[in-house]
Amino acid sequence: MATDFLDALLRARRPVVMELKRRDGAGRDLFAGRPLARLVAAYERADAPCLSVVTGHWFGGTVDMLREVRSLTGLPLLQKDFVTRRRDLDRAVELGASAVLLTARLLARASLDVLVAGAVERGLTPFVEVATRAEVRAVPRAGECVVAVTNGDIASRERAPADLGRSAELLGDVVATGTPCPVSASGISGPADAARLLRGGYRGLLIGSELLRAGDGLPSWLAELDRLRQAA
Ligand SMILES: O=P(O)(O)OC[C@@H](O)[C@@H](O)c1c[nH]c2ccccc12
Repeated sequence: MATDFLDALLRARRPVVMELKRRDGAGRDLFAGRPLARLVAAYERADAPCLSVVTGHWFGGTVDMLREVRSLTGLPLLQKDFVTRRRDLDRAVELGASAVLLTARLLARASLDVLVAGAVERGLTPFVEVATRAEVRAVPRAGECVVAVTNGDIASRERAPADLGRSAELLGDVVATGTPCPVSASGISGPADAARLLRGGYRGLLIGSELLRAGDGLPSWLAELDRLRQAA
């Protein structure tokens, strides 16, 4: 079953999930005093197909942030948190999310099965984050999931440097799962990285820190991505 999150990403001219994350892995503030309303408006003006809201406290998030973003926009929202129980899925629905992060690294195989099925039942897109070939191959019902290769290092709470080579290495296996939407997430540090990943075969990207740091330069950051994608 397709959901609005997956559909929006697949239909997008520029398939970048734009993230709202209060702090990066090193604890540095990313909002720079800007209220959520301003950040959401900037992402909407930039034609974001959907947004990601980090509610996990590691990155300074709260569920109230998601509630507030829901009240500010009609765009499909991904809740980024460490979901481990079915009740977290009910909460995501109550908060108005359309997709939930499921981190393969943190979930036993049986739990991942239960949570993917539970998400689909509730009309949520499972956004399954993977970091190894074994994790990619074990994604259940991948045809109904976004399968997102993370370039970051969850074990170190993203304090270790990102490795974009991982996205390149795992793309073939991700496509082989049958997911309609292979995504590369985390540590994408400029339009050149982003263009390379999309031209290499990813159907979507998830970018947080760099878009937030771009500030008023967001439109030119994205225009440069468009230009590089076309200049094949
Ligand atoms: O800010 P970046 O490097 O563009 O990364 C975004 C995103 O992938 C990252 O926020 C993230 C990856 N896994 C998570 C789990 C929970 C919260 C957040 C995350």
